Amino acid sequence: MRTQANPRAAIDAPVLMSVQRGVKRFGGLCAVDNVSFDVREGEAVGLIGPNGAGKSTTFNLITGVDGLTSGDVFYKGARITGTPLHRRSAMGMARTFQIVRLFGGLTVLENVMLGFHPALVDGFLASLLRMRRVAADERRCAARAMELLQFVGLAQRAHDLVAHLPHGQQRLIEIARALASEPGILLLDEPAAGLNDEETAALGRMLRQLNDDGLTILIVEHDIGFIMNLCHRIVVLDHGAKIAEGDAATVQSDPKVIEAYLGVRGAHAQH
Ligand SMILES: Nc1ncnc2c1ncn2[C@@H]1O[C@H](COP(=O)(O)OP(=O)(O)OP(=O)(O)O)[C@@H](O)[C@H]1O
Repeated sequence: MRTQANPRAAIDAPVLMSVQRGVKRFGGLCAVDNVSFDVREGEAVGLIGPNGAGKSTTFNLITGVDGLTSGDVFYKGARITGTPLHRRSAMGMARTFQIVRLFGGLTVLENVMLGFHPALVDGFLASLLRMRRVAADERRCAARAMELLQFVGLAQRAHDLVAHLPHGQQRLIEIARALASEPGILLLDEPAAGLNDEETAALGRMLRQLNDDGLTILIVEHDIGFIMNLCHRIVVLDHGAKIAEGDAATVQSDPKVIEAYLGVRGAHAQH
């Protein structure tokens, strides 16, 4: 359980990202039902709940994949409710995907370099087509990308094709690519999915270090132990609604959370 307080994640730290009265309806189904929560600067916040609770939909509203039926999303004090996905990433909201999305035909290093600012990436892609002529900006990107690969423990695979790497390593490359944009918030959609125990533990240590260094993290994850270890605060959804919010000890002992995971809907309790 996360006990050591990150001073940057103090309760009075400024709000970085906020969902306010978020509602998402799909026809007659209310997938997200009046959900509000904040993520403060320096915090690691987890979003959990049984299957179908509305976690992915909420994540999609935050990243801009889906539009809200009503309610708002704010980032750095700006209302971004209708801001398109690519603008949100340019504003500093970096995300990873439930299913890893990388360019299998490019090298590990090239994939990380694609995470840099779009203007540099355009130059990078253009120079790839021009027989990979390397400009000064690109050399700087490559050096930084190598640092990020060192951080995730994959520097020795920098020049291998991504398609040749196992799933766990591809997940780390995706995180390195997200970090390349120097995000204000890292949004992680089930980062431990498909990882073995050792890989999950390594990923947890890495995210913990990033957060200790000040990076704000919002994470959707089925692995409750992973969330409890990493997160200062946990938001629990059930049937689209927020049923609890607090530190690991608070949500674990909340009767509504226990019922949602272990009660009549016990078929979902594995998650
Ligand atoms: N595009 C969509 N169209 C219709 N219904 C949807 C759509 N996306 C999600 N839903 C429904 O909204 C509800 C919430 O789904 P969501 O995927 O957000 O839950 P979740 O908590 O992420 O679930 P899981 O843990 O199984 O991934 C579910 O009943 C789901 O079937």
